[in-house]
Amino acid sequence: MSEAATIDALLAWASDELAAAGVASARGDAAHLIGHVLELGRGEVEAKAITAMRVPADRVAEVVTLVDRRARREPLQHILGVAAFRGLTLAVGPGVFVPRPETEIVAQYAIDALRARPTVEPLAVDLGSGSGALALALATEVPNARVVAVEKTPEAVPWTRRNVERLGAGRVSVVVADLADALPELAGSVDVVVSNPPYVPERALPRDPEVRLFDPPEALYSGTDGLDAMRAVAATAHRLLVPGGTLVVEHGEEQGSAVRRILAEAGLRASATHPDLLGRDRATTAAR
Ligand SMILES: C[S@@+](CC[C@H](N)C(=O)[O-])C[C@H]1O[C@@H](n2cnc3c(N)ncnc32)[C@H](O)[C@@H]1O
Repeated sequence: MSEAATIDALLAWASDELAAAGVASARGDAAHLIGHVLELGRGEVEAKAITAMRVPADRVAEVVTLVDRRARREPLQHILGVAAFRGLTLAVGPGVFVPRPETEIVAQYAIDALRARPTVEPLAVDLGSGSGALALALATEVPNARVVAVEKTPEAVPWTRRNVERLGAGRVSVVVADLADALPELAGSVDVVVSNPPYVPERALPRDPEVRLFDPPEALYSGTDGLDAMRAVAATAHRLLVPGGTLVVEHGEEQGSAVRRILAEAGLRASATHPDLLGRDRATTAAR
């Protein structure tokens, strides 16, 4: 595809290219990429596909470049430069984990726990904050809360800062630290700790190239059983939480019972694993 073309021809070509490259959401991604170049929403592209609106050759060339990148399985969010998370539009790119839809439910458990705290200005901590997705969901959806976003990986920290500066409304602070020994000054004073730590076993390579090749290894892998970071999260949560405070963690769907054991061994109580909308065990809560 190298000359001016109608949107529907471009959409058909791009969808075929992405489908041939094994992209599951080929047509939707094609519409997003065309919309990105033409400054149209995905829905508008699909609506205009039934018209014969022509795209000039230079714009077609831009679309071709983006489709080539996506066909090499670069994540759509890296190409667009943004990822949606609950109501937020977060800046993402190389070096930071792309926030996932399943983490939106983890955020909901943390939001509910934070709203239920009987304090005027409850305090939450997000361990391993990455793009700041969880920290910013808490700060924007619980407007009386203060939130600390902890991140250690040097390539991820600029993304945390960038999103917090834009969207944190002055109520989120970023602390560069290892989650294992972060925030000694807050011991016993945190209402909610939330974490989506790395939880993939070191030898289990993710199937999707987008994850295997583009998500930072620090965001994925954690020891032989995948739960080294979870053990550190449990110990830190026990140290930071006020009595009655809540820990919310995301984990792999086979890890619920192992995670509950880790939380109990760290001294947390009443741990419970919650299935997501597809019935998969992806979130566990516990109390201090
Ligand atoms: C799975 S990602 C989650 C990012 C974000 N919270 C989300 O839900 O989209 C895990 C994050 O933890 C960070 N991380 C890994 N080990 C850490 C450690 N020891 N201390 C602090 N952050 C860590 C990684 O750099 C990565 O940003």
